[in-house]
Amino acid sequence: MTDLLVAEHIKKQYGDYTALNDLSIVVPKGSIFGLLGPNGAGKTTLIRIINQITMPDQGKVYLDGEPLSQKHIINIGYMPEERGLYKSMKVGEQVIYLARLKGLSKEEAGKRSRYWFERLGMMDWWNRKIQELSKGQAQKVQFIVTVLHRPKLLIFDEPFSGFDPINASLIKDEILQLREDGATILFSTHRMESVEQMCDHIALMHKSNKVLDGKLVDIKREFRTNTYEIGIETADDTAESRDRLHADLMNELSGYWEINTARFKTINEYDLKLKVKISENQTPNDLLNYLTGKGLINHFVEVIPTVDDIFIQTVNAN
Ligand SMILES: Nc1ncnc2c1ncn2[C@@H]1O[C@H](COP(=O)(O)OP(=O)(O)OP(=O)(O)O)[C@@H](O)[C@H]1O
Repeated sequence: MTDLLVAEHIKKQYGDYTALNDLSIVVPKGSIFGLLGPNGAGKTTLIRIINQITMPDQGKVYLDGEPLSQKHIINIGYMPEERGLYKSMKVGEQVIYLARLKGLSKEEAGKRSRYWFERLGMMDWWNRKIQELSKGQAQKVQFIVTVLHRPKLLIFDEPFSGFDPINASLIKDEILQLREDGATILFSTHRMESVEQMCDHIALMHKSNKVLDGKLVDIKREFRTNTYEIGIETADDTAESRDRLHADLMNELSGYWEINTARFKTINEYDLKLKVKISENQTPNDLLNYLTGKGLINHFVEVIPTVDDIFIQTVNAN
């Protein structure tokens, strides 16, 4: 069995409103799967169904090949968007208490809690109450509660919201490490840079439907446009020679390759900056060969679509 979580044809109505419409996802073992979509797309609804907080009206969920049931709750660590900790209970006591509910012995729960508190620099908070912590601090406690019993599936709803950049990066690294250690991770987020850095697979939801799904590298390849960003220095670094070269290139290349004068940054003030979309039967080497005779090339990079671009393009098209 290579897939840990399979959700098939999930449908969920709230009254007349269809929150999920025949939605299916497959999360491979040991992967990080990003659930993306505009506000109200249905991400949290799906996550709640996987956590058996809400029941689907139609469809099935399987964990490790078995139909999802109450016995699997112990195998899933869930960090909800609205964090649920007891406000007046002491932090350390609470983490141990919640770990014991997940089946750990008192000794093991204490050992693992101290390990995580030390690892995340939180030992000073052990005897404080949740209500005395900031939002981000409480969120770190919630993170520990989610991972402590080492469930095979970890689900984070917006794990980075509320964290400063240092803590967001710390949690990102911890999630990557959890994958290294064998966990499978499903998370929803609006932070596209974290998707770029972390996800093996993504599903993009929009208006209760899945509109895009697959391995991130395959999706990026599918959205590539054969466009290259180019910077050329002219021999005598002046505005005149740059303009002359620009006119030359426009004359020689337009109608042949698609050219834009671009706005990215390069090193020199007088660099000529271009974005060139190469026609289908040609290669970047053809373009490079042509440009070599024109000036000193100091920048030549393929324009790879970002997850942000892919998100906006796909949502606007649906
Ligand atoms: N308990 C409920 N009763 C009625 N409608 C609901 C309920 N829960 C969610 N919805 C509706 O279902 C839709 C999907 O909500 P959901 O919370 O799954 O979106 P989301 O993709 O997680 O959005 P966000 O990015 O804003 O968190 C929304 O239109 C919401 O109003």
